[in-house]
Amino acid sequence: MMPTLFIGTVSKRYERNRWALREFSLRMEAGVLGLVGSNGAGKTTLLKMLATLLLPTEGSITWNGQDILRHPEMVRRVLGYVPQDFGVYPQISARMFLRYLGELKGLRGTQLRQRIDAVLEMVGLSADADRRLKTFSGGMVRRLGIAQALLNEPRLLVLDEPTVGLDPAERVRFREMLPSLSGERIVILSTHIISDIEVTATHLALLSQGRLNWTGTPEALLADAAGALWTLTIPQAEFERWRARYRVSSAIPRGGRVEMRILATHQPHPQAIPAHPTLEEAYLLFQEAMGPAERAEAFASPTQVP
Ligand SMILES: Nc1ncnc2c1ncn2[C@@H]1O[C@H](COP(=O)(O)OP(=O)(O)OP(=O)(O)O)[C@@H](O)[C@H]1O
Repeated sequence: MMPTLFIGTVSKRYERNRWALREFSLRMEAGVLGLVGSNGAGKTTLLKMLATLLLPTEGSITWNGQDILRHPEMVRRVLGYVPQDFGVYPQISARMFLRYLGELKGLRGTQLRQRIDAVLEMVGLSADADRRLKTFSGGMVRRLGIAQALLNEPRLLVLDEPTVGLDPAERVRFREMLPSLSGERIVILSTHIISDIEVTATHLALLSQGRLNWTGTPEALLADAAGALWTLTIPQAEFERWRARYRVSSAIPRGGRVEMRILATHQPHPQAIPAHPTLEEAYLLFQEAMGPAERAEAFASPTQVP
């Protein structure tokens, strides 16, 4: 059976009058959901509620139709969770660490040994299985975090900012590993770096200040941004003026000139050439349009740089 997760108008208030999450609703079936938002947007709050570590102030969450707030054990059995601050015991090996956590999850004997080998393989740590964890890089620890979450073959896999602190090579590795995690399960991962999930996310949820602002497929976000990305090459001396007026998503200096990618809903200059936005640019564009009213308006109207 395909898993179904339903989050119904969930709100969370930690302190009086301060909502960390406000009326968040989402229905999800098998796939990879990228929960995207800047620091403090409410991502961790939502993920902790899905991991049954935190109760919402209001709202409901169901897993295959069962209320997980009243029956957290329903989802705990099928859950894999990698918290943002995933920590390890430095003196033991990766294999011992997985054995310990596997036993906590109720796995034993041959089955546990086979699962340990399988998850080490999935995250590319087989060769390092017997090294002590204090010798692991940040990226390897992150991958081990994912490995432990996979031990019980979870139908719901929740990863809180799995790419934070990774160097560029480790980030690429993580991206390559993601597709092997999907399948007949729901994977939810939070990030503020949209390019990390560009290829793998089947759904996106854009969160800002505790509110869900947009949800849909990456293709739909890209479609929304169509026609709003331009390339233009200008003399270096003019660059600051352009940047003051427009959202420039990239600028590459080339022999005294600068090749810019500009987000604008109107052609910013007669020589500007339309280009295809990346998912990150589509997200930036969305944020611009959602920004303070006056900024959004300036963004929507043509502003010619002299
Ligand atoms: N235990 C807590 N007590 C009080 N306020 C909290 C608590 N945890 C989080 N908050 C507040 O709730 C809001 C959302 O925080 P949350 O950690 O969910 O955001 P986030 O999107 O995960 O951010 P980050 O990327 O920084 O982890 C923030 O304003 C935060 O300060």
